[in-house]
Amino acid sequence: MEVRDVRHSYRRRTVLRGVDLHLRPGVVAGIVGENGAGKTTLMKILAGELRPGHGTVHHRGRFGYCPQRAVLNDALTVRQHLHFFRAAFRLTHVRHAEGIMSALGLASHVDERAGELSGGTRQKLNLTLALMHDPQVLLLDEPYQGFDWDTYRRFWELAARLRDAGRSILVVSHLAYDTERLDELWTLSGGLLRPGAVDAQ
Ligand SMILES: Nc1ncnc2c1ncn2[C@@H]1O[C@H](COP(=O)(O)OP(=O)(O)OP(=O)(O)O)[C@@H](O)[C@H]1O
Repeated sequence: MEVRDVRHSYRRRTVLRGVDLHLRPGVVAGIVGENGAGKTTLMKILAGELRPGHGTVHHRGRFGYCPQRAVLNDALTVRQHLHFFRAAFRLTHVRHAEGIMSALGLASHVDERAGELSGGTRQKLNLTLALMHDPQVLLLDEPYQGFDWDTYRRFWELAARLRDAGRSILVVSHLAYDTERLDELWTLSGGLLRPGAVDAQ
């Protein structure tokens, strides 16, 4: 993924002032920044959900996006979500999704309705849906919100496996812990991306 000189303002409030980013295959990268730094704005632009005021975003191949808030239908079960997204992604089966569900500990909830799931379990489903078409580039906005410790560890093991298989993962968080799990770390501050965890701790 190649991001060049992305700028964005909401009315008179300038949030991004010229963001550049090159995400190589087989890398887990993190972007940290304070509340309101513009992380979600940047993710929405990278995902194509928001058009930037200026700049370009290029990516090749399949693309996955896990937004901060789970976009689920409360009336549908976990299994029904899988089949809905299988059709949307034009997949022939959900075997890959089933593997992710076991890795995250979601498989036992397959017949429960999304509206009855706990917050952390909803987030596991959110992540499974973003991953089930095996994207080459995966954007995750605060992906481990609500995860218990075991799930949090499983999440990072899954991220490492995907990275080793050549996928690129970009994780956005307001916390800079666990930076040793990242191959690259950037801080969004003052509307610009800078290498390292400058003032995010
Ligand atoms: N739709 C919008 N209209 C106007 N201002 C907005 C809009 N969305 C975000 N903002 C403002 O843009 C700035 C950046 O917001 P954004 O949600 O991108 O930050 P963030 O780094 O993701 O924050 P957090 O860590 O709290 O999630 C904030 O000052 C916010 O108030």
